Amino acid sequence: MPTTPNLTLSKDKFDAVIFDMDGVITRTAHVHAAAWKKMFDTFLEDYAARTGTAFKPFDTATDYTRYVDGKPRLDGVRDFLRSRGIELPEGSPADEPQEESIYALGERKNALFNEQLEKKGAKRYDSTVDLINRLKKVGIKAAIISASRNARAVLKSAGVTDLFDARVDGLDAQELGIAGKPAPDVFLAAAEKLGVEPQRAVVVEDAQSGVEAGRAGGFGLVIGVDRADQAEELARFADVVVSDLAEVAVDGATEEASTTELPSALDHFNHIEIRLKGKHPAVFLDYDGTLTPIVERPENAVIPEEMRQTVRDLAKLCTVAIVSGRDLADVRRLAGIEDLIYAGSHGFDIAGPAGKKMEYQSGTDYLPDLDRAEKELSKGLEGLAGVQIERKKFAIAVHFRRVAEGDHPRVEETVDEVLRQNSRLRKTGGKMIFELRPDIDWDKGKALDYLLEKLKLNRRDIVPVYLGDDLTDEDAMRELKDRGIGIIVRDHDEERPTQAAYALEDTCEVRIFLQKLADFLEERALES
Ligand SMILES: O=P(O)(O)OC[C@H]1O[C@H](O[C@H]2O[C@H](CO)[C@@H](O)[C@H](O)[C@H]2O)[C@H](O)[C@@H](O)[C@@H]1O
Repeated sequence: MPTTPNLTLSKDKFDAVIFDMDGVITRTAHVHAAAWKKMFDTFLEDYAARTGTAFKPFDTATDYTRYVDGKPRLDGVRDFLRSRGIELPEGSPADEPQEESIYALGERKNALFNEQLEKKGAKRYDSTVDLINRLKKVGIKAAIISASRNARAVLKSAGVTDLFDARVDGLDAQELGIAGKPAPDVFLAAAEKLGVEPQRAVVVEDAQSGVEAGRAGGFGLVIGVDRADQAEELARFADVVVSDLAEVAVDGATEEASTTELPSALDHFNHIEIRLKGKHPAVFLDYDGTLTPIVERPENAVIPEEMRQTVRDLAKLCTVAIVSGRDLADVRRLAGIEDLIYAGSHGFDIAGPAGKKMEYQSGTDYLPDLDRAEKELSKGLEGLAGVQIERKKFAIAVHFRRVAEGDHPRVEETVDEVLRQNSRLRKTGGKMIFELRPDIDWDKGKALDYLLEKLKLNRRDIVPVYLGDDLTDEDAMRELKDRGIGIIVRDHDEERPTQAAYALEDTCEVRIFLQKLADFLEERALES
């Protein structure tokens, strides 16, 4: 199940989520399209025979999206007929379906919709159903609203009738005598049915009039779901815009996306721009596998010049830090960018740019343990072809990328034995490495938190953005799940769970992303 948790709902903040139906829970576009086609084709064939003109059927690809999709029923009838140069009288709701008026054709279409719904069935968005199930797990209620008078049949057809704690549909609205969207009435009626205060409820909508209604109702959070390339428009009223509800996390419900399922940070850059509206990013970059491709030998992982320049450009526009598993001095030298903040040894060793005082070392007491373990590892692995021991100030990496596969167990057994002798250390993993580091509650996530605090970036107008590729980067992704944006650089050899919200394919895409971010910030600065 994919989740891209850059947005977390928690029971502390919310009691309920109110979902719009069509486009959020169900996909009925194909049913509507089939009904429109059948109705118009019957009418057009008849019209062509009567007027001696050629019969040109309704096209569900072009005519549907151009003239009828998303419009009120009668507007759809009018606009399509106008496109064919056909004029019909308006008629009235009392017209019989066999009459030839706008109202009568609309009624025919509605009858066919219900017929098609029976035959084809409504489909549901599984990621929305999954979100509702996760909400239920932590005691957050779910309600459904719809302007449609057919809502009950649609929900039944999609098999989601029993999913909700309350429903307010077109028939209920008529009975209650309440206004449609963009008035907030249907959402407020749903909140009342649930017994929750609007400020403690979330509205989820895919239509502009819907997010506007959510905002007008004073709801605690309005989420826009962008199904039709209208993120900008939704963002006028929505607090956040997502491309799918898989991007919404629920605090306390176990959820982790798989690295292969995440949306692309490049394809969804407009969503990232929206997150940054009126805010500033603080960018945290992992080194190996993120700024440089993974190579056979660690000493050869030099940052490409183009990447270096891009990072430099970005650092002129916002805070940028490199947070690496490497030794602080090593990563500083390899990256070769002077004015950055660096965190080495997985965040155990932090330093600001030269001249700016900022130093933090959280593992100094453990240096004797690390020194001893380093010696024991060297002895235990002596003579093993391809093995490489990399001592960092606050960690030791044992690389086995160049060790014959049959000898991999020997490497791990040796590391485990050294660990047994040095109980103040702990073992972690990474890409073809085992590492020993101080057994204290400190990692890239804690370092990130420390940096945000120290740099006074723990503010509502700052969005931390973290880019990384490896297991140790997950600590940082987890740390900023609620308050920032995690982006994983995919490893094409390994699919694994991740706390990130977006993905990039490789270091080339990382560079493009960072450049795009720099361009966006520069343009925004010029505009203001
Ligand atoms: O946090 P990072 O900056 O990504 O550092 C993680 C480890 O990166 C290095 O090892 C990895 O990259 C090497 C060069 O591409 C590769 O040969 C190795 O297999 C990878 O695990 C670095 O040498 C380690 O110290 C870091 O912990």
